[in-house]
Amino acid sequence: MLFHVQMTVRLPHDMPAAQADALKAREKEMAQALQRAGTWRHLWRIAGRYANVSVFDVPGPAELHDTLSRLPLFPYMDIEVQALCRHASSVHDDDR
Ligand SMILES: O=C(O)C[C@H]1C=CC(=O)O1
Repeated sequence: MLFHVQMTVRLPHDMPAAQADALKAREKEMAQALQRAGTWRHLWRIAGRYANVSVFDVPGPAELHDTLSRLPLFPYMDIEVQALCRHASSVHDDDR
């Protein structure tokens, strides 16, 4: 099942730079592992914002929540989720 996910990162302004850098490094490692596994299908930066638009491919909402809540930046992100289904006019046969 595909989900459109928008994440906005809101790190506390008083978080020490070393702590923020460590969190971002762990987040990158996990994000890239999930992309290689096919779970995190798309990851796009929203221009001009510390935010992204992503597409996740997971069995359902419980697994999506589980995946998102394991992300190192999860405590510092506002996350909006929309479930996706195939558009009748889509020419892509990999849409589910
Ligand atoms: O930078 C972000 O948008 C937040 C998060 C998503 C992937 C990643 O590496 O960090």
